[in-house]
Parts: sequence; C-alpha cells; structure tokens
Amino acid sequence: MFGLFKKKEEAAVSPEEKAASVFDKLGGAPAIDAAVDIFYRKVLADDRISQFFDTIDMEAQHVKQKAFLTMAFGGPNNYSGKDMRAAHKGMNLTEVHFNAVAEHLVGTLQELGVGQEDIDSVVTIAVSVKDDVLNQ
Ligand code: HEM
Repeated sequence: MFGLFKKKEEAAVSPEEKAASVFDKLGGAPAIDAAVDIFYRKVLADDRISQFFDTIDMEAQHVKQKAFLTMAFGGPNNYSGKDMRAAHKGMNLTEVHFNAVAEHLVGTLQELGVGQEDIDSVVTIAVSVKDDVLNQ
C-alpha cells in the first residue's frame, strides 16, 4: 500500500550514524497521511495558490502530496515521479507561489509539533529545489 515510500536497504549505514529525518520522526509513511490533510487544506484555502489545484483530481493529488511531503521531509529517496523541473514546467510559478507553499509546509510541521531545528532542515530541502520548481 505504501510501496511508493518503501524504505531502501540501509546496510552500509548504522542507525547511530544516520540522523533521523523528519519523515522518520513523524512516524514514516502513515503519519504522512495526517500531514497531507493539513497541508492540502492550507493550500486550498490560500487564494495565492489554490487555483493551481483547481483542475487536479483529488485522489491523484493525494498521492502527489504524499510524494511532495515525503521528499520535503527527507523521506526515502526512491521517489519515481517527475523531476521537480518537469513537474512544474509551464505553470509560470513565481517566488510568491513558492513562498506560500513553503509557509504551509512550515505551518503543517508546527501543527504536528515538530521542533524548530527540524523545521529548518525541511526548509533547507524545500529551498534546494526552488530553482527547479520555478523553472529558473
Ligand atoms: C518545495 C517545493 C515543491 C515541491 C517539493 C513540490 C513537489 C511536487 C511533486 C512531488 C509533484 C508530483 C509530480 C508528479 O506528477 O510526478 C508536484 C506536482 C505539482 N505541484 Fe509541486 N512542489 C513544490 C512546489 C509547488 C508550488 C509552489 C506549486 C504551486 C503553487 C506547486 C504546484 C503543483 C501542482 C499543481 C502539481 C500537479 C501537476 C500535475 O498534476 O500536472 N508545487 N509537486
């Protein structure tokens, strides 16, 4: 059921050596479901960005939001969807749109009780894909 998020073998790295990602700390794939609901509600309630999701079907979007949050939370690196540049091509996204999404990402984490240090690492991951998302 959570095939998309299946953990890769981590034979070469012991648990002590590998810092837990926010994805792991939240409780892995099942916890992402709760995060998706919060995040998506925020996105759809935001006039700056809700229009981008108007024509997208809910079920497919749920899967995509899971992929989004798994990536942003530093989850298993076996995402097999489109790369970020291709996924957002032709949308004419701007900094305003990006910042709105980042804001809702942070708000979601705050609601889930995630600490500031972990929120900072999620923001770092989000910022690292910004140029691709904005097709700059
Ligand atoms: C940290 C920033 C972002 C990440 C990590 C991200 C991640 C993703 C992922 C994983 C997908 C699914 C790609 C696929 O179809 O395989 C996706 C699709 C999509 N994203 Fe983003 N995204 C980001 C920012 C944004 C922003 C700022 C917007 C608009 C306000 C946006 C709107 C969309 C829409 C509408 C789709 C669906 C496209 C379609 O189905 O045709 N994303 N995103």
